[in-house]
Amino acid sequence: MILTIDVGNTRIKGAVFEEDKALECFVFPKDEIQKNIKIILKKYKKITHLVVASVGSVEKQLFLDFEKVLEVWFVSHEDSFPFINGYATPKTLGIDRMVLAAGATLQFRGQNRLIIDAGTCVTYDFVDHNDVYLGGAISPGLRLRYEALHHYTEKLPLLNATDPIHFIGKSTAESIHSGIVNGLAHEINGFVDEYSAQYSNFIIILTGGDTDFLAKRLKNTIFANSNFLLESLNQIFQYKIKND
Ligand SMILES: Nc1ncnc2c1ncn2[C@@H]1O[C@H](COP(=O)(O)OP(=O)(O)O)[C@@H](O)[C@H]1O
Ligand SMILES: CC(C)(COP(=O)(O)O)[C@@H](O)C(=O)NCCC(=O)O
Ligand SMILES: [K+]
Repeated sequence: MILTIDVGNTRIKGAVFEEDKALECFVFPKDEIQKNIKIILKKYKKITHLVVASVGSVEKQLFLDFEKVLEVWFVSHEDSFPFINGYATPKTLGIDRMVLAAGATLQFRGQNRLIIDAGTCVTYDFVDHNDVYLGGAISPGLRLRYEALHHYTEKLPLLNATDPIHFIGKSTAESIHSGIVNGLAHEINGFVDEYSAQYSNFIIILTGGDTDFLAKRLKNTIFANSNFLLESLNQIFQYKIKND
């Protein structure tokens, strides 16, 4: 049994896995990580490993303190991954993107795969049917777009993401919602169209904190799974155990 933890730029998420089964998922408040991990370890006494992927700004030591009671594995660029990395700057590729690519490679064998992670940033990652990671794209995430409009203007309020009522925004709030929500949906659909022009077949996985909000706006068939990164951490852990 393992506890996987995903440290993103907005939230820290975790899940307990027993083999392929997720037993429980969590979101950790940033200032109470150790306290929360202790509660989880008390509840799930069979946990032997802590598996962490971090692109956020949490001190490593917070996790390393648990080395007294279990094994702690930070997934890093030095680990072996089940794909061939075609990125020109592999050392600067986000470890979260590598884990997503690994999960897609292991879970969808022999297919072209596009993984879209709608978190702080929206990341696009493509792994082809030969298991070559080709790269993708990074753009501002949904919340970041709302915050950027507010932060860098004098007059725009900070709003919460809301489904636009009208395509043609009839007020400041409606205009912002239409611009951001319709804009992001068009972006994602546009990216998918571009990939479709090059690849006749590929599967699409949508994940991240905005999965459910965005899924209904996408015109293509997708696997919407907000826990895909945590599941991928479990998969890459099993891959490591088999290959070590
Ligand atoms: N409780 C929440 N707190 C912050 N963001 C949330 C929350 N629920 C949903 N979101 C959405 O999730 C996105 C962040 O997704 P997440 O996957 O947690 O990011 P990251 O992995 O980069 O930390 C934001 O764009 C926001 O709209
Ligand atoms: C692009 C990211 C900031 C996304 O982070 P997230 O939205 O998951 O918090 C992260 O994957 C990262 O720091 N990447 C490094 C640059 C790269 O992947 O090329
Ligand atoms: K992301």
